[in-house]
Amino acid sequence: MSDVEVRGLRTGYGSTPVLHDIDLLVRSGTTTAVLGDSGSGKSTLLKAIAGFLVPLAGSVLIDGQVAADGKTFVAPEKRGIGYVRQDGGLFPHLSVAGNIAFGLPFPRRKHRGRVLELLEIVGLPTELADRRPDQLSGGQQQRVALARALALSPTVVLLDEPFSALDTALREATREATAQALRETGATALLVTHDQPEALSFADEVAVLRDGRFRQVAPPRTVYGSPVDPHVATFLGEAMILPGTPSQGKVHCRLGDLTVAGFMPSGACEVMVRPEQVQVSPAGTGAVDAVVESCVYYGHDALMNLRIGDSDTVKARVVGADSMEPGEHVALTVRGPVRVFAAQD
Ligand SMILES: Nc1ncnc2c1ncn2[C@@H]1O[C@H](COP(=O)(O)OP(=O)(O)OP(=O)(O)O)[C@@H](O)[C@H]1O
Repeated sequence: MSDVEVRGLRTGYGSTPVLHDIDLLVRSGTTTAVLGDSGSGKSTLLKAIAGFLVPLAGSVLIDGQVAADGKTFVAPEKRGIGYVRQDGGLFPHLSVAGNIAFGLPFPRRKHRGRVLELLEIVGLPTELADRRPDQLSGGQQQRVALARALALSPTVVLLDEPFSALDTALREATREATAQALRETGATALLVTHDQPEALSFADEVAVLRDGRFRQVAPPRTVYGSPVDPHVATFLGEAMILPGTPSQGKVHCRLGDLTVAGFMPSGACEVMVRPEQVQVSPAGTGAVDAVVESCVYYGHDALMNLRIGDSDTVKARVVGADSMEPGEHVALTVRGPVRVFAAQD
C-alpha cells in the first residue's frame, strides 16, 4: 500500500500547461474520484502520476518517494502502478489468461494459478480464462482489464473512466466488483469519471477539477452538502442558486426564511437549495404557495417544476408515487439548513 501525493504540479503537452498548481494526497488504501468537465485535465493528471507525462513544475511522490520532479524521473514501469483505460485495451489475439499474464515475467504458463486467483478477485468465473476478449461482454472485458492491472500486485491503481462504455446495470455490477477487488488488494486508487453518482458512491474523497485546477477535494458528503462555490454545487447533482438577503439570523429567499449552515453573509448572497430539500404539501400548509408547472416522472422519484407568484420557478424532487399533475396548487417548505455563498460580482 502507498500514499500518492502530488505537490504544486504543473503539466501539459509541449509547453502548454493543462494542469496548474495541483496539490493532492490520496492516502494509502483509499480511493479518490477525480470529477470534472470534459477537457478539464482529468486524464492528464492520471498520465502525470503514471509517468506518461513529465511535470513542468512540482512533483509526484509514491509512498513518500519522488517519482517525478525537476531532477528525478522514475519510468512508468518502475512506479508499481496499474492502469485501466476506458476501452479496457485488451489484446484481441490473446486469451483472457494471456491478457492477464501479459505483464508477468516468463515463463507465463507457470502463472495459471495467479490468473485464476485474479479472475476470482474481479468476480469472474475461472472458465472464462481461455476465451478471447471478443467472446466476452463489455463488463467482463473491463473486469479482465482490471485483473491485468492487478496482476503485478500494484500498490496504486489508476482507473480512467473504466465503466463509461457500460450500460447502467452492468456498470453498477462492474463498479461493485472493482471496489471489492481494490479492498481485497489494499491498493490506493484514483478514479477518473464524468459521473457524479459514481464518484460520490465509489470514492473516499472526491476531487473536483475545473480548468486544470482543483476547486474542492473532500469526502463525498462534504462536496455534496457543503460545496465551496455555486459551480461545485451545480456540478455535483442538481442545485438551485437563489438570490437571498440576511434576515434576523436566517436567510430570506423566494422559498421563505431559511436556516443557514456555515457561512452567514452580511449582505446580498446566493442560497443553494437542492430539489430534494423542498418538501411539497397541500396548499396553505407550508412556507410559500406554488403551482405545479410540469413534472418529469422517473419511477423511483419525480422532478417537479413549480411556479411561485407570477414568474419565479423552483424545482422539487419527490418520491415517484407523490408526483403531481400540472396546475395543482401546493405549498413548499425547505427542509434542513441551506448553504449560502457571497453574491458574485
Ligand atoms: N496528447 C495531447 N496533446 C495535446 N493536447 C492534449 C493531448 N491530450 C489531451 N490534450 C488536451 O489537454 C486538455 C485536457 O485533456 P484531458 O484528456 O486531460 O481532459 P479530460 O478532463 O480527461 O477530458 P475527457 O473527460 O473529455 O476525457 C484538453 O484541452 C485536451 O485537448
